[in-house]
Amino acid sequence: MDKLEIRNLSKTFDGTGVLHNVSFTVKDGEFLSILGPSGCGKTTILRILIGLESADQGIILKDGIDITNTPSAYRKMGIVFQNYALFENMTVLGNVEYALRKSPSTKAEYNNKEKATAKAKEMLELVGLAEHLEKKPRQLSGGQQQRVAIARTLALNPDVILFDEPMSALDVDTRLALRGELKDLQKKFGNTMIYITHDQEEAFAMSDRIMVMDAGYIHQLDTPHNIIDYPADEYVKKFVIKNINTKIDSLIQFARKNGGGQNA
Ligand SMILES: Nc1ncnc2c1ncn2[C@@H]1O[C@H](COP(=O)(O)OP(=O)(O)OP(=O)(O)O)[C@@H](O)[C@H]1O
Repeated sequence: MDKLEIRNLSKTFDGTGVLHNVSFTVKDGEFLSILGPSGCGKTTILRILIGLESADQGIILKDGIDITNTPSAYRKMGIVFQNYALFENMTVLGNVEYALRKSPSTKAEYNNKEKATAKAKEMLELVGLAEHLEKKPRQLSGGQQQRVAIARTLALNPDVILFDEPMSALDVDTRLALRGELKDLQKKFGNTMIYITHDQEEAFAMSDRIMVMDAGYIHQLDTPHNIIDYPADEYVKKFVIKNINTKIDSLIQFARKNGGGQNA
């Protein structure tokens, strides 16, 4: 069965249409990326899915159940933001423990502090932060802070995790490492993941399927191979080629800066 079915979502801000009858499905355990230029409505979709924003029109089904009006905390979905959204006054361990003890989906199970601490430690060890439990977020690198945010989200055991450009503030090496880690975590926990990125290479490397959007419309939702081999329309064709060229340009610039590519 589909994990999510989104039917005819529309959204207007200040009289301007941002999403126009958007419909798509996400399979159970799927890694789906949303690709598209700035302002095309990617974040708005995620915010509506998790219940931080309401649609003007449309229905969201999860496991076949209508959750369109279900409060965010009861949707069993988690979200990871670009800016980590950690509590600066709490330790790394405290951030995850706090989420376990306050979230409606876990607070009954983890009202015992020792149990919450044990679970938080287990999740932080899983993302390689065993040595950093007592540090404050600002004492960690960006990649480590994002790992805390991922551990915190996974600890709440959501069956769908939404990612809003989680790696855009990170350097290339960290991004590459986190890519692999995220896929491993998905295999281990089996969550369905929806991932917004500007980075086409990231989307093609990680996704089962990619949704290419522009100006509030879906142009294509397909496997990475089909998007390259069978672009649905001129927009997708141009978008894919433009991004590949941008990537090649930036690789050449990178090589030049680092002393390579002098003959390019
Ligand atoms: N709360 C809001 N009030 C008014 N306009 C909004 C609001 N949220 C989003 N918008 C507008 O809706 C459009 C889509 O925004 P959205 O954040 O979904 O785009 P996006 O594709 O995620 O862009 P980016 O890649 O830059 O994050 C933009 O024009 C944005 O300015």
